[in-house]
Parts: sequence; structure tokens; C-alpha cells
Amino acid sequence: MAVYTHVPAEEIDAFLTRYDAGRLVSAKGIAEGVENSNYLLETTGGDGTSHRYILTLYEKRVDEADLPFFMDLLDHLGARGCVVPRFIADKSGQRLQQLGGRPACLIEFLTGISVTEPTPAQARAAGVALGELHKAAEGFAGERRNALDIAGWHALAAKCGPDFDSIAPGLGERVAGELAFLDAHWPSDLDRSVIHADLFPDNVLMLGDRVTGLIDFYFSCTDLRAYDLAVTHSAWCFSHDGAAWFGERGAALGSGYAAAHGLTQRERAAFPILCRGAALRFLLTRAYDWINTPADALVTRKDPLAYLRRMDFYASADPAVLLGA
Ligand SMILES: Nc1ncnc2c1ncn2[C@@H]1O[C@H](COP(=O)(O)OP(=O)(O)O)[C@@H](O)[C@H]1O
Ligand SMILES: N[C@@H](CCOP(=O)(O)O)C(=O)O
Repeated sequence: MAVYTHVPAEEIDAFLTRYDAGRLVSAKGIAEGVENSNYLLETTGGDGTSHRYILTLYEKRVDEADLPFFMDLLDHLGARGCVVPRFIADKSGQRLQQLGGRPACLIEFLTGISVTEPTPAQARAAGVALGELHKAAEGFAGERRNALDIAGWHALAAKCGPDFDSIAPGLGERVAGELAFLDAHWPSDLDRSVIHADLFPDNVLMLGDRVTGLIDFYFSCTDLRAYDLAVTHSAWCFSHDGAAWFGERGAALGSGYAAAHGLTQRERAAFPILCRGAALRFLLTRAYDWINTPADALVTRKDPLAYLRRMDFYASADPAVLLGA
């Protein structure tokens, strides 16, 4: 469960009086997620209708100064037909608040379920949604540096230092070797745009094969567009432990993305390296969290080694099979 900051229900009820959002009926900490504290709120309006909202308190890696970028991006994407949640303004037009000593926002609740074992049809729908997101992001004026780029990976690796080997013997050496490989081979000539950068199945809400919501844009940034597809590939096309790769999902994801956005030959050629980078990025944040998560946080830490297995797979896979024919 990701709740780092505990807010009593009375405080949430008082907080809600700033909004035209009704009175609090229930507030529940949300089990999923690792970055922020999230509550699902249910309220009743004056006419007796009930409403649901997400209350997010920003922790850890989210810098308060970046919140206007995320808000503007979701306004831009929402206005262009992407199913993304709105940040809700209070009675004075303010969207960014403070609660429990943290920056906090009230956010539109979107229906849908996060799939745990995506079918190829669902992977294709995710590819289409990512392609449409990239199309909709064209013309967005905001920019945000990716704090988790290669320089950021080096910095994280240095912070984990000797603790890597407490996760698995030899892990520090593996990470150093992969960083050296990526330093030498990371492409610099591919198109850049605003990307989601964390489009895991738990950040895509679906009903059947239909995408009903894209959430959790708190890693979104300006970076290589095809790197976003690589992140999504690493998250959607493997078993949770990273031991099994599902080629049909990869082909479906790739064909959905290519149909909605298009993928150049240079992006296809660089794809295996982008996937190695994506695998290392999540290995590193998971390893850092494995070592540093506070003991009293209600959060399920994610296994770094599940991303070491993906990294190994990408390093040895036939590049031609990753996105299908
Ligand atoms: N706008 C939303 N509509 C519906 N559910 C949401 C929304 N935002 C978050 N959630 C729920 O909260 C969970 C955690 O949110 P997320 O933004 O992924 O957290 P974190 O940033 O901590 O990883 C999601 O998996 C989803 O179940
Ligand atoms: N997707 C990352 C962790 C970030 O959590 P999320 O709930 O925001 O996706 C991972 O799986 O390591």
C-alpha cells in the first residue's frame, strides 16, 4: 500500500470544504502505487449524488515545482481527446494545496481496471494509447528534463553503491557494466517529445480491451519518444518476475503504436538499446527503494531483480523479435 503520509478523515473532510466537491463519506488509502500517498474519496453532494475523487499527497521523487508542468500537460492532452484525469480547482481556482505537510491535489477519478496479465489485444490498445498520447503531445510548449536519464542512472547507482550486493551478489558489477555499455551506445539522434516514461499496466485503466484512463504522469518529461515505447515494452511484455517474455504482446504493442503514431527505421534499429536503458532505469529505482524505503511506510517494495532479468533478456534477444515483424 502506498500511504506515506497518514491524514485523519476529519482533516480530509475539512480540506474538502475548500472545494465544491460535497462532504466526505469515506476515505481509503489506496493499495497500489509506490511514489505518492493516494486516497480514494467518496463524497455526497447537496443533491444526494455521490462522487469519487483521488486525493494525492506528493512524496519522494515529485518536486512541487514540477506540478504546474504536469497540470498543464494533462490539460493539453485532455483537450486533445486523451483519457487523462483533471486536476480539480478549489472555489478560488487553486489546484495545488497543502495537506498533512505535503503538497496535495484533488484529482478526477477515472473508472477502469489495471490488468495484471495483459492479453495481446490489451497490449495493442496500450500501444495505440501511447501513440495517441505522443500525437496529442505535439505542440505542447512545456518542457521538463528527465531526471532519470543516463546521468540520473549514474547518480542513483552511486547512491546504491555497496548495497547493491546485499540485493544480489555481483549486482553492482552488472550495473556498472551496463552503464558503460549504454554510455557508449545510447542514441542521440532520435526524435524527442514529452513522454509518459512510466506507462506500466498499473498506470493504464481498462474496461475489457478499451483504455479508459492513463494516469500517473509524475515521471513525464522531455526525452527520446521511442524510449517511452521501450519503457512500456519492458512493463507489458514479461511475467512479473521478468523470467518469461511474451512475444505476442510485444508484437501487438508495437503494431498498435506504429498504427497510431508511426515508428521510424532509426527508432526500430535503436529499440533494443532503448529497452536495455529502460530495464536499467527501473532496476535502479527499485534497487534504491529496496534499500531506502522507510520501515513504517505502507508500501509493497518492487523487486529490482525482475528488471535485471529483463535487462539480460534485452542484451541477448534477437532484435528482430522485440516488436514482431
Ligand atoms: N485518476 C485516477 N482515477 C482512478 N484511480 C486512480 C487515479 N489515480 C490513481 N488511481 C489509483 O491509485 C493507484 C496509485 O496511483 P499512482 O498515481 O500510480 O500512484 P504512485 O504515483 O504512487 O505510483 C493507481 O494504481 C490507481 O489504482
Ligand atoms: N513503475 C515503477 C514504479 C513507479 O510506480 P507507479 O505505481 O508510479 O508505476 C516500477 O514498477 O518500478
